[in-house]
Amino acid sequence: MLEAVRRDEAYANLLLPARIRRARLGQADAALATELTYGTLRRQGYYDHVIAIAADRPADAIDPAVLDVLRLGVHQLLATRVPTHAAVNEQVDLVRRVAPKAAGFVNAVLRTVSRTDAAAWRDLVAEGASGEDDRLGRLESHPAWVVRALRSALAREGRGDELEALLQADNSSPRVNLAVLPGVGDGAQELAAVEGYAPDRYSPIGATADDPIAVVSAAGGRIRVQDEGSQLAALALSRAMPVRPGERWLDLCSGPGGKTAVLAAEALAAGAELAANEVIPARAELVRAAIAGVPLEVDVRVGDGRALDAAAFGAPGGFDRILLDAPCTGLGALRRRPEARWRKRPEDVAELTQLQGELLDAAFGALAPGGVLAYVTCSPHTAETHGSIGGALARWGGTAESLDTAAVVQSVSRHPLDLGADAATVQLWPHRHGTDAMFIALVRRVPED
Ligand SMILES: C[S@@+](CC[C@H](N)C(=O)[O-])C[C@H]1O[C@@H](n2cnc3c(N)ncnc32)[C@H](O)[C@@H]1O
Repeated sequence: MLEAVRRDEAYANLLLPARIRRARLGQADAALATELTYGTLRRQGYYDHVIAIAADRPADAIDPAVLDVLRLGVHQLLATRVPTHAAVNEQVDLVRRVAPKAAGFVNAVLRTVSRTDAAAWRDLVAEGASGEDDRLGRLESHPAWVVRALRSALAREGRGDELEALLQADNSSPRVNLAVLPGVGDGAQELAAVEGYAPDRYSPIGATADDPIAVVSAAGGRIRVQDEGSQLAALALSRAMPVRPGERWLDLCSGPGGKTAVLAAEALAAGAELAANEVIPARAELVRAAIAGVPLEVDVRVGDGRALDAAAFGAPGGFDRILLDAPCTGLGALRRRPEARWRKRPEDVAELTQLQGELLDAAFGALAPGGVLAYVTCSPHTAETHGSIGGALARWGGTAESLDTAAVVQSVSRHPLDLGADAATVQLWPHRHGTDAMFIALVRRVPED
């Protein structure tokens, strides 16, 4: 599993469930396999420092297949209750299969690790740090550039002191959260009767239950797995202002369709029309599947959003509401994708902000006068959030006005959200709200005189 993630760039959250099914693991073994894989991948930056000290050589000087085994062993020794002898012996057996000559080395390194307890290892790893960001990056296992980006996003709200809590939140798996599509069948009633049912704190359509997967499979598309922040982002657009019947809505970058499903349910209830666009055909198929539970005709098309032609969607006068849930670094959803933090590169940010700017211009150009755009990212990186929307607002000049996004999101939410002071945008946080770090900005196209 670790090898597939490293060598083939596989996604653990997609590959692992398939491997678990193939190996026919029972519930307890599946949970253990998931914990070992996710924990090892998330914490690999920290474990590499431990390994470097114990092996007295940098981790990147160790054969990658051997390093995978060492990381798995260190995770078992420092973060699980697996007995020392079992953790060491298992890894020695494992390395015999991939690099037999390294068995003695793995045995020696893991025995060295096991002789010092977890708290003392943290002190040893912190000792070598070059400053506070490096210290936090080492201990909470985040690349230094990501730590800096998160620190500056929090500092923008005057909340830089929350950085450690945020990094720690990235290291724990979120609970599976459900969205009950509003007005579609009696999903809400069905769910209320389910064991362990608890409504979400913020999203009015969100909930958790003891066995969420069983709930989803029995719900015929009316109840879906979705983060609470994503629900709030979609509802911020659909509930930004009262809907006039016949309004035309577009989800511009819609794959795999989580927010399209919420918008479809909202459009159905309010008498609006919805279209969806996605550049990758396979992801457009996922959008079609995601909205299957909503009895609304949605025009799902494959195309590059930068070349958006509203007339081709049958909306020559433009759309009344557009969701641009933009392709982004995903730094706000690190807790879901354990390997993601090690794959992203700082260079990705420049490429993505260029794309976000072009998509923003296309979306704004396709708005009807008075129409509303929701710009959303699952990244709190300020270049992708304030940078992208701020740049776009400067280009659009007097033709655009920011809406009070904070007031809209607060009005949608079940409970008041603790938000930053900038009313034009909303930044949600895993450590503060228990959601992915979604960013939302609502902008209106000023009607012409
Ligand atoms: C953040 S995801 C959208 C998630 C979706 N809203 C949901 O809730 O399930 C961004 C999507 O934009 C798509 N995308 C990337 N570049 C695009 C482009 N130039 N035009 C249209 N879609 C694009 C990606 O393939 C991806 O599916």
